[in-house]
Amino acid sequence: MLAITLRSVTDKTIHPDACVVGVDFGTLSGRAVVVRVRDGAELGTAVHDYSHGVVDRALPVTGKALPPEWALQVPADYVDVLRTAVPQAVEAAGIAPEHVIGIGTDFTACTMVPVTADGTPLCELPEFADNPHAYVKLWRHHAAQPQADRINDLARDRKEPWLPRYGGLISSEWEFAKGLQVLEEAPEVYAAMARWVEAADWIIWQLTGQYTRNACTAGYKGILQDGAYPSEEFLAELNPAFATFVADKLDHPLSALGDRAGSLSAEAAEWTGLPQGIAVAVGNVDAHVTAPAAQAVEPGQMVAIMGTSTCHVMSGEALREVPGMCGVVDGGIIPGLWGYEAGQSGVGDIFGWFVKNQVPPAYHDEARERGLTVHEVLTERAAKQAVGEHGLIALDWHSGNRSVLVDHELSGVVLGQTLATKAEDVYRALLEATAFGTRVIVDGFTDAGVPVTELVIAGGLIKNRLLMQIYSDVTDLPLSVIGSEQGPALGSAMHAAVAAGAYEDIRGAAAAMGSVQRHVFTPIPENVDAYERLFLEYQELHDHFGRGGNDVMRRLRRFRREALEGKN
Ligand SMILES: Nc1ncnc2c1ncn2[C@@H]1O[C@H](COP(=O)(O)OP(=O)(O)O)[C@@H](O)[C@H]1O
Ligand SMILES: O=C(CO)[C@@H](O)[C@@H](O)COP(=O)(O)O
Repeated sequence: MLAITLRSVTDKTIHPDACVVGVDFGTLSGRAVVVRVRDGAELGTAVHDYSHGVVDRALPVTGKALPPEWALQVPADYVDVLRTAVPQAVEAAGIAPEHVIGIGTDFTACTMVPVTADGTPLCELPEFADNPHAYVKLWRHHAAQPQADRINDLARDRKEPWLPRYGGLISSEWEFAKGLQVLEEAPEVYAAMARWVEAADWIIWQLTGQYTRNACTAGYKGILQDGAYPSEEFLAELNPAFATFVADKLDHPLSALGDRAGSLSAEAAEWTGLPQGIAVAVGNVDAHVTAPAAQAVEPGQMVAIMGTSTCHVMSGEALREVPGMCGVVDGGIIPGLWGYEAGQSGVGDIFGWFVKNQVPPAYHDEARERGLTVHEVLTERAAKQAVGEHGLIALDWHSGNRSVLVDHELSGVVLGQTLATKAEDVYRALLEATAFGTRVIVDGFTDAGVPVTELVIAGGLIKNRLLMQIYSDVTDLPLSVIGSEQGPALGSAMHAAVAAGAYEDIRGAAAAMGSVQRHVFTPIPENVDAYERLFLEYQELHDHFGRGGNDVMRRLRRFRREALEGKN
């Protein structure tokens, strides 16, 4: 049925072997996948680790130490993904490059690049190479929290109509807080920056040679609602020099998701080995592209993309104001529906931190001897426990909280430790804490009139079956699982197919190219009951530390900053 609707860009019936390339730019690496247009078969894939990774300690060129909460990236690393992972994926697929009819990408967000008028990142100019503000501010750069606090206080005072669209709080991860930080801490960089560009759009600029601004990031991270950004008066009250931020650095016509941003340039064709002139899809976000890849395009189907962080995305027919959500954007995921987003800033990152910093050598030795990862060793031991056996409860805020408290000065807690507490006990408590964090989000949506009827899991953490079972038990929902291990890259490839004209819209591409396995994990009734008790304790702690019962976490951050400043 779908083969009949497949069309090539030149309006000839498409070749049965036609392929598209999807590229997922993650936090640590970029992954390319070659996908057959007619059925979504993934024919080849390749990953390229960013050589600079996350720059959060010192600037690579100077070795200059970075303050706490900073997280930067080097944009040349993204281009390296195009040069290496894309041709390698095509080679692994064993296809002729001429069969590729389009390329689509997704990126972490809100990851921001300060650029000159022609798109050159400021950090690539010799005069700015030693200025941290000239680099890419990664989504999890949390040093703009003071600016975010001011934005929130002022927006609340002025009763700005856009604030409820973001659950009542704007995140320090987003375009305005980060932009204001640049202005206030590095006015010379702010003055030199012709545009403040989402990396999701910067990469499309590299592929096509022209700048486009995607509707998804503009709506969620750029505070664009009902066609308007925050007003000049609002911005001037924050800082008079910020009044024209929108007009000077941000504003640009919007491009809809799945549209064609342009054609692959000669230069990008040379990098990637793909044919010049093929369709390049409008930039998109890792979480949002994953929904159609998991065929979750209908209201009530929440997709949790679980990796270093978790994003929760879901479409809805009606506009509702959900307290603490990241945002709701018209057509933010699927055209014609309201796209809701929520998330947890740290998930796999918290487990990774624990493995790296808190696990005794014996566990590492065992992992090495048995050819397992330390995660697997800890999970195996933790899986033998009954719910509550470890006697612990934890808060999952090691990277702050972005729903429902939206505060990156919050931090982690593990309560109940004794001299008998083992590494696997804490590991399990951390897995559970992230599940409780998701439960708070799911309950928040349901209570606000946007019921979650199905939870679909995507992302790297699916591989941890204990974690999946805990999520099912804690939320008391069956878990469906995306069919692909490359959800975001597949979703990007699907948008490329739409941009190339192979499918009329993303729903058609989702039906033909996406896949999901329904109800792979179902709640175990006795665990559901046992977790209910623990969840009440989690909520107590959550509100105590997160809703003003005790501001000790914020004070500790301040003491830390002061101590570090005193040392320098
Ligand atoms: N078996 C495991 N169980 C739980 N977490 C794991 C396991 N293996 C790796 N991780 C964590 O998963 C994260 C990587 O997830 P992945 O989806 O691959 O990355 P990304 O979010 O960057 O796309 C890391 O933070 C790592 O600590
Ligand atoms: O915030 C968003 C999307 O809005 C994500 O890009 C961000 O959490 C990064 O996701 P990853 O955990 O790197 O997959």
